[in-house]
Amino acid sequence: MNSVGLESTAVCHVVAMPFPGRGHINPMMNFCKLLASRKHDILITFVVTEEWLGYISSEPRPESVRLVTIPNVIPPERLKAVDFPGFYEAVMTKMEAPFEQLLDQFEIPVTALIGDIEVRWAISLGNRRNIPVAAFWTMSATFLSMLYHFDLFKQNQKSPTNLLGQVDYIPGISSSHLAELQKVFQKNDQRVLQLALDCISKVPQAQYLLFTSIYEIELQAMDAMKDTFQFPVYPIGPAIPYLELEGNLSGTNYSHMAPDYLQWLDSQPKDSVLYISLGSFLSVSSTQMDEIIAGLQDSGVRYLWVARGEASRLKDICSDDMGLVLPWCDQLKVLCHSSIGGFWTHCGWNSTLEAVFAGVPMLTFPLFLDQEPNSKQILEGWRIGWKVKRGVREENLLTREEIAELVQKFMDLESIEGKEMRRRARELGNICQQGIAEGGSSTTNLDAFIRDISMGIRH
Ligand SMILES: O=c1ccn([C@@H]2O[C@H](COP(=O)(O)OP(=O)(O)O[C@H]3O[C@H](CO)[C@@H](O)[C@H](O)[C@H]3O)[C@@H](O)[C@H]2O)c(=O)[nH]1
Repeated sequence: MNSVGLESTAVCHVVAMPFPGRGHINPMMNFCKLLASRKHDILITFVVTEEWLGYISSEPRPESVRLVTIPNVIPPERLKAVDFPGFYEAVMTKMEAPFEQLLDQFEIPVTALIGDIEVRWAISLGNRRNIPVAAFWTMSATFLSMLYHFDLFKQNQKSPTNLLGQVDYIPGISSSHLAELQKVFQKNDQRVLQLALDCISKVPQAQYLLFTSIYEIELQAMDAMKDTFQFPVYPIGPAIPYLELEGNLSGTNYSHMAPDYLQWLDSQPKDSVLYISLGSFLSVSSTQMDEIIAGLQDSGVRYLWVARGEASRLKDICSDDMGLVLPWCDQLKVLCHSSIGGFWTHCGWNSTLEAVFAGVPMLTFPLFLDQEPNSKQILEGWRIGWKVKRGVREENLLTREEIAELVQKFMDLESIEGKEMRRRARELGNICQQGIAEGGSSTTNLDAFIRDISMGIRH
């Protein structure tokens, strides 16, 4: 059935409005695919800018998920890292009007709107038009809980954002999370943080809350969020493309030739390759990248590095057959490959969930916003990683010697510490598998969400 045919018969019409960024579009699309796999009479309208249509239109998706665009009213992706606060602000102010015009054109009434929490206007727009809104959070429940409680406290104290420096206790935030939050506020742009808090302050007006995470891996934060909100909270994760690993998304053809890098991985020993990816839009300096590649080569450790725009330059530098440098890869397939033994990551939440799912330990290298708390969760909460400590010289540059020593130790499969870390990582991976199995927490939550929106249950 094509999407036009579906439109005339579908009883449930969900409109998804992601924040325009890889780390947001991917989990929302993965969630939509999960919805489509559990409910066949559903139409999902996934709204992106024209620019993003160009990036994702060729990616496989079920027929019940249709892509619809609004004009490019925000700065292009290539300028995002140059002025992220400006980009963030444009999302908050420029996208609502064209999105609302689009809503007016849909023939089938909208059953529910799935709005990324960082699209500030989505919840109020749904309320204004009497459409139930499921607020969609693409980061950890822990980070939402930290920001939400801080925002609540700030509103009540009517104090400026730098309040954090003046208090040592905020109800609902543990002392270690308060210290984390302090770091987040010190290291990030205040305009962005203020807007993020503004977005979070709207959450109580939503009708549902969806987490891309799994209940069991963030028990305390999930329970805190369930106690906080008056409406249902559904952890449905990991919202990563695991359906595609099995190639079992009905109505879609996933038969691709295995790319060269997967074939290369096939020929490497088990657990021997370090996978490196430092984020989809913010990254490290070219000088740091040069040190990393030199350190990798000195270490003798096998590696697969996704370096985006820097890939061809780095490829020219590395002369051995111990590694590959690529602009992009199918990350989950790579992480789930048996020859991958570690992941050097910037700790974006999607990458973190993918590594957890794959049972792969992480070398953490946080750069931005939630990544520092995610790193802490990996190191201290789950104990499945080590931190890449910044160097003390030249703007925290990490030298090739430091890198070589670290990756050698991290990829040593025989050390007692390494064995324990790998065992815990595999255990966490098993917890994810249980969550997505029939009767598991995520599957049960997904079905409950579908039932609630289909029956128009509002809380
Ligand atoms: O070669 C690659 C590299 C990445 N990815 C995918 O790209 C996404 C990257 O997402 P994430 O790991 O979350 O990184 P960012 O894109 O940097 O994520 C932004 O959004 C996240 C979720 O809101 C936040 O946790 C991060 O801090 C923020 O930088 C994931 O789905 C990856 O699988 C690929 O498919 N291939």
